[in-house]
Amino acid sequence: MTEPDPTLRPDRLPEDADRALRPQALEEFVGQAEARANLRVFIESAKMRGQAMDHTLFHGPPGLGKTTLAQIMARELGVNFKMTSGPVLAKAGDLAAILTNLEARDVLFIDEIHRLNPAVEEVLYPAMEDFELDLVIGEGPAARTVRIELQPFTLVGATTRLGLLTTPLRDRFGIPTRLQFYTEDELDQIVSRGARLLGIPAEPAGTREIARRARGTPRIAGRLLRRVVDFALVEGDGRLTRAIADSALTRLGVDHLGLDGADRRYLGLIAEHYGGGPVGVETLSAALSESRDAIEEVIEPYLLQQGLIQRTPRGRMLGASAWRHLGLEAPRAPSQQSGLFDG
Ligand SMILES: Nc1ncnc2c1ncn2[C@@H]1O[C@H](COP(=O)(O)OP(=O)(O)OP(=O)(O)O)[C@@H](O)[C@H]1O
Ligand SMILES: [Mg+2]
Repeated sequence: MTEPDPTLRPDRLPEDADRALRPQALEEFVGQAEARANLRVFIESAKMRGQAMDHTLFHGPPGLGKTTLAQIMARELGVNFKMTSGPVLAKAGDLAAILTNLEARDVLFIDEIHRLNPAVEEVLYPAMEDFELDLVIGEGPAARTVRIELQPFTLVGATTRLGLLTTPLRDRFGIPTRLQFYTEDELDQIVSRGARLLGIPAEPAGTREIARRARGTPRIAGRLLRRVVDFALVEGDGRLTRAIADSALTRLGVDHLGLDGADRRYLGLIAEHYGGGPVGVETLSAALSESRDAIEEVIEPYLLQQGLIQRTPRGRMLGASAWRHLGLEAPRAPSQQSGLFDG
């Protein structure tokens, strides 16, 4: 389950662009300044002590660099990187097989760690705490437990839903790290670097336009960059200009705030059918035919961060800027006329 050796594939196809753009070292990783500075210290310290680094949990919305940081950690520590994910580990034995194959100080990355089967999670506790595995062999009265010593290792977990982690699991991570949405400047650096790596000449206003509309997310920035490059090559002169970026993004349905069709449907529904809310997430999920998970993990975090919506105990409500963005008039609710916050 390790990454294929990139040296074996000299012919990088466009689909490999994602991997090509992925930063390989902590130095190359843009943004998340606080998390990066802390990780730098913990990595150095682990290397000085010659011990496995403490277990690390990355949490935050999709596409912000959790997997990338886990890979970088292994590279900086100079150890192997083994990768799996919560839903893939069906039985305790699946995890046991992986754990017993780890070499000293290796990084084991478990993606979507909030989706671990409880029986698998039980195995993880002593493994994380004491580097020991308790395996039950046999069934019925003949069953017995054998204890297996493991090499010390670093578990790196990633989740988009911190709230779904059980407390015992959460407590066993010495380094919980929350990833934040990126600023426009940071995304601009990421897009500029991506254009350089793709060999596309770019004007600063062009990369800036993509950064502004990337929803605070490097993965989206990379995807929009590749689409804009397509338009620049086919319909422009091969240069990434602001005009090409703007027309390409507009044709892709990405508006000037970076919202896409799903975002606008979500906001439009609350505005037009529920008078701006509050409305419960289950209701929205049914009306939009989107899973509740997708709404809470993918759509809402950025809208909340931008102040376009608010989460209240009674449900979601549109913020004033969302009404403006939709080009609609906000209804005058009595509670909003109290004048407390009026300028
Ligand atoms: N700081 C960064 N600088 C440059 N590129 C980045 C950065 N962070 C992420 N990326 C790019 O964004 C893409 C998504 O990153 P990554 O796969 O690490 O996100 P993730 O948080 O693991 O997402 P998910 O929750 O969906 O698994 C990758 O192609 C990566 O190259
Ligand atoms: Mg990931």
